[in-house]
Amino acid sequence: MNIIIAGAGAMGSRFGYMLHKAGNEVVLVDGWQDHIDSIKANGLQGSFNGEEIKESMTIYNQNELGNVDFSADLVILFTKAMQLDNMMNSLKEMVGEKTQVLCLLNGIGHEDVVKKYVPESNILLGNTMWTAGLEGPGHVKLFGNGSLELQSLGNDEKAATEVIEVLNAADLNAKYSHHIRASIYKKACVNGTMNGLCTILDSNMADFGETSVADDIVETIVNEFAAVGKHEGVELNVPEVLAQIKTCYNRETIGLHHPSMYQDLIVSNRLTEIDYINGAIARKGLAYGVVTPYCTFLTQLVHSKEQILGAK
Ligand SMILES: NC(=O)C1=CN([C@@H]2O[C@H](COP(=O)(O)OP(=O)(O)OC[C@H]3O[C@@H](n4cnc5c(N)ncnc54)[C@H](OP(=O)(O)O)[C@@H]3O)[C@@H](O)[C@H]2O)C=CC1
Ligand SMILES: CC(C)(CO)C(=O)C(=O)O
Repeated sequence: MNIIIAGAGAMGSRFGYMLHKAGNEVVLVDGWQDHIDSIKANGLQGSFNGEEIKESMTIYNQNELGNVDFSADLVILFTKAMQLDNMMNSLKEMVGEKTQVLCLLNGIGHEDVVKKYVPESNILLGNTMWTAGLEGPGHVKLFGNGSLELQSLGNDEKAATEVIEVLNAADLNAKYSHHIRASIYKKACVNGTMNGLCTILDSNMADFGETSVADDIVETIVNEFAAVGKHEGVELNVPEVLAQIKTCYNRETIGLHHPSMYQDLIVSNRLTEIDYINGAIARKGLAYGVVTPYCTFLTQLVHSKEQILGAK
């Protein structure tokens, strides 16, 4: 399959690398010139489950797509939330009538941005439990296992199944979901707890999970997501969500991972996606008359930390 990975940071590089190794034609697209130059010069470097990798891969700056002749069957979106609109705009010429566009960003409501550029029949909305880290331009650190779920917004299960088969041939553990918005909310609860808390507390997920107050804080935040979700027709099974969050504490799997928000703010001094996670719940809570003190406070703390660190 011809695949564009739009947003070739940590996660985009993981998906791009695995799909490329499985024999697909993969084109990476990004806006970070040092990263692009490094991959062009030396290939994608780093480690994959402990083994060193150095893989020659095609990558373009999103500003140079005008000269690129590539007919994509699938575009996988892996920008940060605040970069999505700009990336969709850059991709306009690359998305044809038959191109499926799979959105896997963390956070709530990205389909509203994608719909501005792509008809619903071509949109696959998903979410993933895979993880990835960037250690510098062109250098990734990939370890552990993950999975992903997706749903066709246009109910095109045939197109979705073809994409799932390609993802699974690359060991990406994909499956179809008939309730993707509930899954997205569920994943947003994982990010709405792990990401902001580990960022503010300067901790990995396992260390936070072993603190005496972890359960109390996590349950309070998840209850706020559940109360807001009800107003959007999303019924969250709170005990199930709490159990999923606890899987993040496992040191053998992803417990030692610092969530992507930590990587953004603490490692790279970049602005975070908090407004699309806890911030989205705080905003929606205000609109629906649901009180969300923990989400509001965590959003404020993360913004405060961004300002203290002068994040860009
Ligand atoms: N990392 C993870 O483990 C997981 C992440 N996700 C989600 O996937 C999406 C993509 O996340 P992720 O892959 O982590 O994003 P990254 O931060 O690794 O990359 C996203 C983009 O940010 C820019 N960028 C990243 N680092 C730098 C830097 N040091 N200097 C300048 N620019 C930089 C690049 O684009 P540009 O130059 O155009 O700004 C890049 O394409 C997000 O929605 C995230 O929440 C979901 C599951 C797990
Ligand atoms: C690893 C995980 C699940 C933590 O919330 C994640 O999605 C992230 O790092 O953004």
